Parts: sequence; structure tokens; C-alpha cells
Amino acid sequence: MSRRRQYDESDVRIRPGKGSRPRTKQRPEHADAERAMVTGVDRGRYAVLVDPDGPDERRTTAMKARELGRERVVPGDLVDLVGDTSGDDGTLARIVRITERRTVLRRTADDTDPVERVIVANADQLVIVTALADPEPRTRMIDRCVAAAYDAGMDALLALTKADLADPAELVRMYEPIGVRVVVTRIEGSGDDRTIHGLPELRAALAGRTSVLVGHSGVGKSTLVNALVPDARRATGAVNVVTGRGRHTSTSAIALRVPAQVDEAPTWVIDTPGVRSFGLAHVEPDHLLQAFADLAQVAAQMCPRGCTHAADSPDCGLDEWVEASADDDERAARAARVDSFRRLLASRLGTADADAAPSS
Ligand SMILES: Nc1nc2c(ncn2[C@@H]2O[C@H](COP(=O)(O)OP(=O)(O)OP(=O)(O)O)[C@@H](O)[C@H]2O)c(=O)[nH]1
Repeated sequence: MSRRRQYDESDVRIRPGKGSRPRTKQRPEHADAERAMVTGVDRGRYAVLVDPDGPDERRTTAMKARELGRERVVPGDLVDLVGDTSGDDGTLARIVRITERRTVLRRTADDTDPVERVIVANADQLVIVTALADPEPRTRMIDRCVAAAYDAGMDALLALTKADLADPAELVRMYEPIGVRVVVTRIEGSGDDRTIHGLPELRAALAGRTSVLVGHSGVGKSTLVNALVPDARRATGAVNVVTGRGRHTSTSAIALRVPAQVDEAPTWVIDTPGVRSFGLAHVEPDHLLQAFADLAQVAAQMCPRGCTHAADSPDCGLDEWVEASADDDERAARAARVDSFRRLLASRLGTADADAAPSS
């Protein structure tokens, strides 16, 4: 994963010819800075939670300190804050540092912005919400999401909704073998009698972790978010995530806390209203391969240097490994495994518009 360098006070250089008091490298570190988690971003203002999940937890608004330059600050980032961090009305703290990111999820470049940008930091898993019908599942889209999750260093979880309308078996067969956890949900009843079957399983799969939820319009993502986070509608529907006033117009990601059970580590979901697809242009084949531990081991021993592992790559060790199987059953199992990996590998060559194509 190519991580951008993190900036700190030592990056502040003397700028010759600017005023009589040059900025020096000896400026003290912000030793009194407080740790905070970014939960939302709106036009240069950041909604942050100071001392997240700690005894002094409070919400406040912050701006980026000039020394951070163009470095993006995104939901999930853990940052250091200085200035007025009280959270009192009208106060504005300053973000002076972004701590090193454990994981980095990028959205894809598009026509209006040719750069793949980081959209969420430090999430543990990507939850791909897909309806089994209405709208029809698109496996190319799921593959791209799985590839993006693995590249970001995250787990992938497939939440299959609307199981009352279609059978999940085929998709389960397709995704479980490539390490994707699958949870199936369906709504039964209506009004006060409405139950979402599978919700406890989904909650259990999210417990103690930070999960990014993605899904196309109409798949039932809001239904799940509202069931998981009781005040999500207030947080996302009516109020600006940062200012707390007016309508929320931003389409950027927002972190919501899932009420935790007793003795459970903090659980967060990050909803991504405006995200249509993920950037895969930068994905290295070997990086994707790390999500397939058995194949990675084979490749390390048997592939020539610079092997792309694609179906047409000459002398790829993965093909040799399939050939070397002891019997037909093993050969079929190994071939299926290699095919799965290559399917994800190929998905990185698709374009964002391929998401609109029918499934398979
Ligand atoms: N039959 C059936 N319908 C469902 C299920 N889950 C959600 N729906 C319906 O699907 C429709 C879309 O659900 P939403 O939760 O609004 O979907 P969304 O993905 O948030 O879509 P947007 O709000 O457009 O972004 C609603 O009419 C839901 O009631 C389910 O398990 N079964």
C-alpha cells in the first residue's frame, strides 16, 4: 500500500524573505494536543470526537492547521487537536497532526476529478450491501469492492439483503471461498411488527470494529444503518454533520457509533452516501495476492520476478501449482482458487462505468 508521508511540526521550514521572524524547525511540538477521531467533513470543517470512547469524550468542530498543507483529513482519521477543544458553541479547534493510518480506502477517479482520493481511514472492514433482487446483484461491482477492501488492508463482508425475494445460495458459494464473510438479511412484517432477520448476525460481525458500508441506491443500506444506529436518521438526514444546523447536504462519508453491548469494544459504521466505486488503478497484483495467503506462498516460491499472475502471464507459478495437483479433485479445487483470485485481479481493469453492466 502506498502510504502518503505523515506531516508533523518538523516539516515546517524556514521560508527565506518572509517577514523578520523566520519560522524555525525548533518550534515546540504541540505537546498539549488532544487525540480526536474525525467523524464527518463538510466544506473545510471537520466534525471530531475528542477523547473518543474515553471519559472526556465530547464533540467539536475543527479546521486543518496550515502546516498540514494539502494533506486530506477523512472520517476515521485519528488526529491531534490544539486550540479550543471544549466543544462549546462557536468554538473551533485546529488539527495539527494526522496519526499514521492503519488502512486507507480510496474512491475511484472520475470525470470531474481524475485523482483517486482517500475517503476513509482506519476502517477494519468493508461491508458491501447488495440486494438479492430489486435491484439485481451485480457481481462485477461486488468483485471490485472486495478487491478494494483487500488492497486497503480491510476485510470484506457481503451483506445480502432482501432474502425474502431471492435465494442467496449462489452468491454465498461465490464469495465465501475468497474469504468474504456473508450475512443474509430479510425484512418480515411491516409497521411495528417489522423484523429484520439476520440483523443480530450482522451486528455480531460488526461488533468492536469500524466498518465502512457501501451499496447502490435501493439495496436496503439505509434500512440496515437505521436499525443499527437508532439516531442515524437524525445524524444523516436532517442536520449538517459538522455545524449541527440546517440540512445535511454533503455527500461525504460519516462515522456513526453503533450502541455497544456491555463489555464490547466500540463499534462504528461509516456510511458513504456519495461513493459509487473504488479506485483500483493503483492496486498491485502482489498486494491483492496477500489476501490469499495460500496462493501468496505459492507465488513467492514459484513465480518469476515481475510476474503479474494474470491468466496470460507466462510461467506463472499459480498455473504450475494447479498442474502439480495429486488428483482431479485437488486440481479442481486449486483451479477454482486461482480463478477466484484472477477474477478479483481482472476487476481492477474495469472502469467505474462497468458497474452499470449486468451481473456476471
Ligand atoms: N422485500 C424487502 N424489501 C426490503 C428489504 N430491505 C429493505 N427493503 C426495501 O427496499 C427499499 C430500499 O431500502 P433503503 O433502505 O431505503 O435502501 P438504500 O440502499 O438506503 O437506498 P437509498 O435510500 O436510495 O440510498 C425500501 O422500500 C425498503 O423497505 C428486505 O429485506 N426485503
